[in-house]
Amino acid sequence: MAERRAADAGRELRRRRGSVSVGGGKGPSANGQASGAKQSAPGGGKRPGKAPTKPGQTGKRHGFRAGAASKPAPKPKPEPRRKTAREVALDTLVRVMEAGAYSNLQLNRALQDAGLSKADAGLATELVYGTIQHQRLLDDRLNALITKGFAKLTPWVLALLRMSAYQLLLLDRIPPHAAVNEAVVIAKRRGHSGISGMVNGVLRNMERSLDELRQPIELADPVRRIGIAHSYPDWLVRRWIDGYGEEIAERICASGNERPHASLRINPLKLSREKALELLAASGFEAEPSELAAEGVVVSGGGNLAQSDGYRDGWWTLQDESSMLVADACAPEAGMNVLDCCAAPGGKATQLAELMEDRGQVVANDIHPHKQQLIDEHAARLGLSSVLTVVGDAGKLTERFAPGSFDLVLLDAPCSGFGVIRRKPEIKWTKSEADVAAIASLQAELLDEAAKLVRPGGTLVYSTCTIEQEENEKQVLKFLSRHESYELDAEWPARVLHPLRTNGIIGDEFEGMVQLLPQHFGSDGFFIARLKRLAT
Ligand SMILES: C[S@@+](CC[C@H](N)C(=O)[O-])C[C@H]1O[C@@H](n2cnc3c(N)ncnc32)[C@H](O)[C@@H]1O
Repeated sequence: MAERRAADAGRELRRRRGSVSVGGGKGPSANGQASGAKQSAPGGGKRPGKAPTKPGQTGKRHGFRAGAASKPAPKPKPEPRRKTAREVALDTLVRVMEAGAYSNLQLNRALQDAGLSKADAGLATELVYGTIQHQRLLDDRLNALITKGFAKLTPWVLALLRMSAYQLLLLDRIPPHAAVNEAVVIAKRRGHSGISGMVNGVLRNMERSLDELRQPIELADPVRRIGIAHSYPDWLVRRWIDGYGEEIAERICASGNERPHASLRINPLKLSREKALELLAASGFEAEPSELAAEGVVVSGGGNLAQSDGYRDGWWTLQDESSMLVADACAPEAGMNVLDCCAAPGGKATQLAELMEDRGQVVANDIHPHKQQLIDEHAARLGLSSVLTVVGDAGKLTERFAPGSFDLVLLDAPCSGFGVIRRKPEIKWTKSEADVAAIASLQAELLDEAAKLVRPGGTLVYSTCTIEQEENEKQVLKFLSRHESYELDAEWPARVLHPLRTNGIIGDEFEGMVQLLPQHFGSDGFFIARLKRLAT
């Protein structure tokens, strides 16, 4: 629909450009005939708009008599106008809103196509993430100013108003008049004068009331207060208050709107973390050892890590610190037979192989055939030969592998993803409570199947990148109630437990499962449970 409207707007623009030339002496019909040329004008074949103004002008001036050789070279087509940072951001927001595209993938694609400068790419990124992250607050503030109401706005107008309100209310570095002017320029380019007038009116009113509109949200109901102030749907805030209490729930919400930091997992088979830190510093990155993960490095500044030599040569992998903790908690040993049930794109499967010194076997399964290649590519890049990729439904893996045939099984399950809300803020608006229930039920099935594949005395590790208790602690407790042959295993490697203890995330009474929240280390929210299959 957005494309159709854009096309309509384009046609409208072309029509208006055509009518500008009417004023220059060509009538509307002349405009049409110039390209058609077959229609004869009434009264003898002359085209009224094309009549030469001076005798003898026809032909000579246009080179009609001189033949093809002297034809002037056709004018080069003008380069299409490059999109501005705000237009790239706006188009991305509309795609995310309308087509359900993932913001990170859609934005990367749009940035590659647009060829913006580094500063403009930074602005587009800020506008896309900020607008989606703060959508509820922005809508709350805009609502009072839009007399017609939200329902009547076309998607691009709504996205433009939200994006501009984000700049006015929450970004210090953009002068308010610049944010308003830029929005009006875009509205004029894309819509009729009524739309640009409305955009101008709403945003000028907002600009005049900024002091009042920036006041903190004060509501007695904590669900609505947190929901509007940090922009989360009520149902999610309510679940987190029920599960974690109001104070922690609010911290989860606030930290979900922060910018994620980049981190790398160093491949210990290629180089030490110390050496990697030196190399990264020499390449202009600011790099610090991760406090949480033994092979982790937190990186800022510098260029695109995915295009660094070290990435190409398999020295490191882009991965979040909390995610690295999963393979660490698995504590695999060289020579083991390991199964990763849901492995694509291969972050944890390749980490397991690295920790096993590439000895033994890591069977990396995923349900999607097209993702198999991603795992293969990662393994090849990292120089690993112990990773064997297979395609299949993790709920039916006993059809392929004998029960009890693995020393270690990892189920890094599909989940609601609320631990990575910083990277995919749109999931706040697209996921529902019913989705959480549906995914929890799938996880239970996958857990039951995975449990059959672990040998007696072996280990089952269950992890998710969410903070939903129904998918995490409650899921594991229900699993234990169904499987008497399993118990929680608190024997985690000291290098994993140490940072969790010293940062107060687990206490002395650690039982074998941990919930990392996004505010803990500034890394993603993750859940990890280590379970042991009893020997008999
Ligand atoms: C959380 S991601 C796994 C991330 C991966 N472990 C890593 O570290 O790179 C979950 C994966 O489960 C896969 N998946 C979803 N349903 C599945 C099923 N029934 N069987 C196997 N894989 C499934 C998805 O394709 C997705 O790649």
